Amino acid sequence: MQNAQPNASHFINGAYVEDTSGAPIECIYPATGKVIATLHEATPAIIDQALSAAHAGQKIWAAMTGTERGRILRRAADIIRDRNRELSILETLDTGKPLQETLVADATSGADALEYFGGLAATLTGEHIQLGQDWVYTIREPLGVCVGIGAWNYPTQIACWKGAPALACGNSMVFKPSETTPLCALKVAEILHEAGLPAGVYNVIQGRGAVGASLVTDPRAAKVSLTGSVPTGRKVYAAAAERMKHVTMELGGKSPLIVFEDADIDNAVSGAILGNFYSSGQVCSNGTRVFVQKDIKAAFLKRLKERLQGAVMGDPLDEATNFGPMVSVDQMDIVLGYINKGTDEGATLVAGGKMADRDGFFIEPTVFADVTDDMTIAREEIFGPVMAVFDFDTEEEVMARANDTEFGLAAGVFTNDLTRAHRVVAGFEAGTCYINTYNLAPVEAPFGGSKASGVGRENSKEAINHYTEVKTVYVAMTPVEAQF
Ligand SMILES: NC(=O)c1ccc[n+]([C@@H]2O[C@H](COP(=O)([O-])OP(=O)(O)OC[C@H]3O[C@@H](n4cnc5c(N)ncnc54)[C@H](O)[C@@H]3O)[C@@H](O)[C@H]2O)c1
Ligand SMILES: C[N+](C)(C)CC=O
Repeated sequence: MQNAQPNASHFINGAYVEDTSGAPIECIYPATGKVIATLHEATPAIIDQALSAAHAGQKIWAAMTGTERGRILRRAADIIRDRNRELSILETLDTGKPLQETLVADATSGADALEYFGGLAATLTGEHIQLGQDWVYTIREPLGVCVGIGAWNYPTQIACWKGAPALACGNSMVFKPSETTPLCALKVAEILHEAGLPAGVYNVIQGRGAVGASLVTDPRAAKVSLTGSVPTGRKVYAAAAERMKHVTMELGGKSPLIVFEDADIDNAVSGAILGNFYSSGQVCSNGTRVFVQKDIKAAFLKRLKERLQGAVMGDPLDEATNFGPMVSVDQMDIVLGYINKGTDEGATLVAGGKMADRDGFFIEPTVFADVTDDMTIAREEIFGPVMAVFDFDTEEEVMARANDTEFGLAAGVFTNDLTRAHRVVAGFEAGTCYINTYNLAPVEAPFGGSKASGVGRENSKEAINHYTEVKTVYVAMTPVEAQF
């Protein structure tokens, strides 16, 4: 059993900080159920220390030029890439995701964000607006101290996707990882400081929801960026709104993936597998409602069942494994509960449907067919390896059904009809859409949800708007003409 005990629970003001007076947080390796590290929740004193450090650090950081800031972020990206294997192993221990995945999807995605926003840092400018002889200029200012709160499924990526744009714009950050996967963000903080980040600019503290809530309500925090579930998002958004704080909300989904009869079936099956079983289904944007046009439903299901034989469940640290466990026993129980509901409510179990006969929190890749729109598995986010397959007749019908959800994170379509592809995408009520692929999230493209799935966007130049505020300066060239 690998021990993953970090140097300490928190990283504050440029150094690891331990304080064992907070409640313990046990880090459990999902593939075995064994404790691999024990950390401690931040006490009020630790929370205060982190916010004070961030408040002081931000002033120093914002006074540096964009070029200087960008250089440090890009250096951190290089260190992450150099240490990719070590960081990927840690991500695997923290989450249970197969090393085959984490080697290409986690630390590398974090490095992409640091490199991309490091590159943008020197380019951030205001505007000049000529008004006759007078003129206006705008200054793009940082917000101040930003709070980042993470979900458990992509701990390294989330720590970087929030930290990189925030820091590029001259903000500081206090990041609270999920209590379920607390390890990886500490490494991000350590590497940022190794790259030359001034003390206090990126801090990590541990804790459950109450620690997150204390950060959100603290007057020193100007913004909160949350990745989490819709219920948590509602609470955090309300607390931030009470104090008029900026927010980014990256929340859950129940995304549709539509396969038309003219699609390449093999490619569509690949999209459905990628969009349902990567990270064992623990991906926010998964296309968990797969609508297949009636004439090709049998062929689609046949091919899907054949392809499921390729799932290799096993030790996530073995690079041959491509399907890992649920992150925790709680998540496993939630997912098994949904599978039981699917069966009880009359869906047809096509594949999987039970725990694997091995240690850890493994559930077989599961497919339901004959799912109807009113079933629980059709309406609620499951966040596990459970695909629901529906059939449909017409485009008009499937569009209405695809959009009939409170969520709006992502949506996808597989078709070889170019006009239809763009028409369908135009009709989707979702923030991130895919044509003939699924679930790609490069840093250059905005990512985020509409409706209950979120507010704001991460990645791309869009993120800059969510980590800066514009100050308008009117410059008069002639005397003031007062009314009396
Ligand atoms: N849209 C995205 O980019 C994205 C990405 C990954 C995960 N997710 C979503 O995250 C969810 C799974 O993650 P989870 O179970 O960790 O979510 P969660 O909502 O239970 O917790 C998310 C984070 O919020 C914290 N938290 C809980 N209550 C809080 C409160 N009152 N105030 C402040 N912080 C609080 C938790 O400690 C945790 O760090 C799924 O719904 C998934 O779709 C969304
Ligand atoms: C943002 N993404 C899709 C990479 C991971 C979400 O859970």
